[in-house]
Amino acid sequence: MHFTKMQGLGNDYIYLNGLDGLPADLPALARRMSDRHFGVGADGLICICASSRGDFRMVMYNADGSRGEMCGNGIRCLGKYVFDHGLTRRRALTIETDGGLRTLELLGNGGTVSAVRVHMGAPILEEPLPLESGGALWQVTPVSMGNPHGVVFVEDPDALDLARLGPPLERHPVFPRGINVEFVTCPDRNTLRLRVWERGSGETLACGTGACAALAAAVRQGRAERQVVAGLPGGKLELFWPDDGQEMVMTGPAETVFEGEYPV
Ligand SMILES: N[C@@H](CCC[C@H](N)C(=O)O)C(=O)O
Repeated sequence: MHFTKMQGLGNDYIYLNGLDGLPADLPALARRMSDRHFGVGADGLICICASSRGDFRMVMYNADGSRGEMCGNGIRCLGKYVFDHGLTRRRALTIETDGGLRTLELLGNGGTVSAVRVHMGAPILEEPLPLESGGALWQVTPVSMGNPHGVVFVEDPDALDLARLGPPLERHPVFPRGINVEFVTCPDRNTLRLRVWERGSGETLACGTGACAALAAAVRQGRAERQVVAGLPGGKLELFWPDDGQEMVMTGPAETVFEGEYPV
């Protein structure tokens, strides 16, 4: 089976062209291929499938084989994949995800795609909840970006032990579907800095939907302006939320790492 390994800010996924069919048991395949010691190594698996509602459909699996409804870094790479593999010649695309339809603008010169702007849908925010977890009390703001997030503002995300704090918040009983957890600081009104503990994949170098969720919560709580640069361990994303109820716009890089063959 042919696959392509891609990454956006170091959030890396294995891409399969599902237009002509896919292997059976994709959750098990996602677990096997994502393993960084015994497999290819990735934060998960993304299949490009046919869609009756958009140009393509994104079906994504986390590294543990669970499904994610949406993936911001993953959808940018999907845009580059379909262009680079000649599946489309258009630079404006609509992608069906389990979190809804998303529109993409593929940016770059001539025949290349170096960055992708994604219209990420409108965030749905709830009031912050005080939650006890890992021996501390956290103010968690639930935000849906098509997939579930919990945003926590902290003084210094780099000072935290995410491997200890992330899992109990990810699976807190208040969130039966689990959450991706963002630990965020706002050094100034146009900058966010965050680390993300992802549902089903653990700490990743970046999370596009997580950065959007962080901006939504920061704006709602008066901590940041609507246009920011979000700094994650893997690099930077440009984010713009024009107004409440409107779509969040995210711009960032998309890169191919390598192509390969995997036995199935
Ligand atoms: N890395 C992603 C989000 C991936 C999905 C997530 N782990 C989930 O279960 O919802 C991004 O860039 O948004």
